[in-house]
Amino acid sequence: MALAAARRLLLHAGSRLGRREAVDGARRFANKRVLVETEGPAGVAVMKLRNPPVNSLSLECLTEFTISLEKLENDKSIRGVILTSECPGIFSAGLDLLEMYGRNPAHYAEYWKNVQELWLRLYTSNMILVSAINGASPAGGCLLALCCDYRVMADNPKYTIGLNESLLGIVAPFWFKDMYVNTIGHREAERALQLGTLFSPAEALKVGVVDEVVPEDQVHSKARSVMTKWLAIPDHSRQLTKNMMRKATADSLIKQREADIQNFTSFISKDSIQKSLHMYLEKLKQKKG
Ligand SMILES: CCCCCCCC/C=C\C/C=C/C(=O)SCCNC(=O)CCNC(=O)[C@H](O)C(C)(C)COP(=O)(O)OP(=O)(O)OC[C@H]1O[C@@H](n2cnc3c(N)ncnc32)[C@H](O)[C@@H]1OP(=O)(O)O
Repeated sequence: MALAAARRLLLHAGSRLGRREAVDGARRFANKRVLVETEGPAGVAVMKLRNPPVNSLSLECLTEFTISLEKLENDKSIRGVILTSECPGIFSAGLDLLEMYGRNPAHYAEYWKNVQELWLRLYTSNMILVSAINGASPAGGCLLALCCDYRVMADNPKYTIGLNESLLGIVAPFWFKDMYVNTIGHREAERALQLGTLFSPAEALKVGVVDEVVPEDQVHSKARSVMTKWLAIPDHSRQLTKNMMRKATADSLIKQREADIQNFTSFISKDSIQKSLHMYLEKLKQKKG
């Protein structure tokens, strides 16, 4: 409830928690975890996730992300968004495991509702979305990229991307799966989902998880040049086409949002699933020491 109130304040009272400033004709607004810079005449915004250390999608981060997108969507001068990260070497570590571990069912339900909301807003956005994937992008990180219309990834073998949920002992929700199938086809998705494959940039390109792989220092310039190409298409025809391609996938979640929240909550609350998450978190810790 508190988050919903914060969201309303941010959105309608004109960024009390956020900042808006003019820099050389460009505009920027920032929440704590999302920075948005817009370039006047081009109608393009660059949205940078900055939730260190790994841009995990905590409830706060999801909320700020959704609010920022909503603001851009409502700004008729903005036609395209480049989605990227300010955390070195990490695009996004995906959903925040600490939101799904050791909490109560009401928290899980609230968290999942916000995950759904961000996904629906991103996936059905009328704007052109290009991701500049400048780091690791597992699970929910990959999901963010898959929502985009075009994906450019940095050519660094340390960075991997994919829906790796099965490695955590959890299952990718059906709408993650649907988007994967839409992007890489049924057979590749079936294999990658079962194995929890994290693809190197070269593999991701081969299978179609990303559209282009470029040297790391060219990710942003390439994303911009891709955006320029997409901006040349009339908005109305591109938007109608995008809607035609994505509507069925989005509708299948919209029709069963509440049931999906219940499924998630009961699944994630299971002792066996909590145990798997505990083990995975321990593994992440041990990797350090
Ligand atoms: C029957 C059907 C019912 C349907 C039910 C559906 C259920 C499905 C539920 C959910 C879907 C889940 C989606 C997800 O996105 S789950 C998250 C998956 N993410 C990962 O697996 C990534 C894990 N992280 C990493 O691999 C690495 O951290 C890295 C490659 C991103 C970065 O590596 P590095 O730079 O070496 O950093 P560290 O590993 O040292 O991490 C730093 C710090 O951050 C913590 N951390 C990492 N990832 C996460 C995360 N996703 N959430 C929260 N915290 C994270 C890590 O533990 C370290 O913490 P510290 O030790 O306290 O410093």
